[in-house]
Amino acid sequence: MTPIKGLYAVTPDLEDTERLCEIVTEAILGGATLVQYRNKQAGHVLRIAQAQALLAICRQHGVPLIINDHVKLCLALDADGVHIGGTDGDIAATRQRIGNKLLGASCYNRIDLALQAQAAGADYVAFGACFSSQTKPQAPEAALSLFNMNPALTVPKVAIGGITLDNAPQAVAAGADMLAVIGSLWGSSDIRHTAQQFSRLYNGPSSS
Ligand SMILES: Cc1ncc(COP(=O)(O)OP(=O)(O)O)c(N)n1
Ligand SMILES: Cc1ncsc1CCOP(=O)(O)O
Ligand SMILES: [Mg+2]
Repeated sequence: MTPIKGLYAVTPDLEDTERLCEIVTEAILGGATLVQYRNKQAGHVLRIAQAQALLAICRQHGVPLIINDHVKLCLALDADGVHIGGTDGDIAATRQRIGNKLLGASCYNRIDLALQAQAAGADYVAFGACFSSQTKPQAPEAALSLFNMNPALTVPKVAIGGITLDNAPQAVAAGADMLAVIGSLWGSSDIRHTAQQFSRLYNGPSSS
């Protein structure tokens, strides 16, 4: 079973598939334990090509690939799971469609949505934006207290939104099991090293 812990590398809106593969490889080599293919700009053809290319890389490194928004694409490629938000579909129906693949659900700043998502079969819930996000400035603000608010919420909890190496320790201390990162990971001049630094918040220093 996949451990839901550590750095969750969520891809940027990049058109260059070769470069996308290079940077995702760097993040994995730095210790990312989960990758999400998220490209809000890509059309159908590019989306399929990029997801397929990333799936090959993720398989090579034994890291699961989650597809954002597109359940059909996940099933067509036999990727490892999907992440859905409030407008992307019903969680229980998605669980039915994907069987035992991984299912993540956005819960914004709402503990009630998280409990419902858990009951409907989500494998993890995501709260965010935990900090101000340049990638998604309109995302609602989510307090870090959400991560430790209700003991009935037992599925892993993912923090997303404006996470940097400076503020990540706060999210981890608050109880986030994973850090989902876009801007501060891919915008870094040394992606592998940055991924290592995020990963060390969970593992401590390692030789990688
Ligand atoms: C891990 C993770 N958490 C939250 C989101 C956001 O999902 P959603 O609200 O559906 O917004 P978009 O990403 O589709 O713009 C996510 N993708 N991943
Ligand atoms: C998809 C998403 N949902 C809430 S914030 C966000 C964007 C996260 O990107 P960044 O790490 O650059 O803030
Ligand atoms: Mg979505």
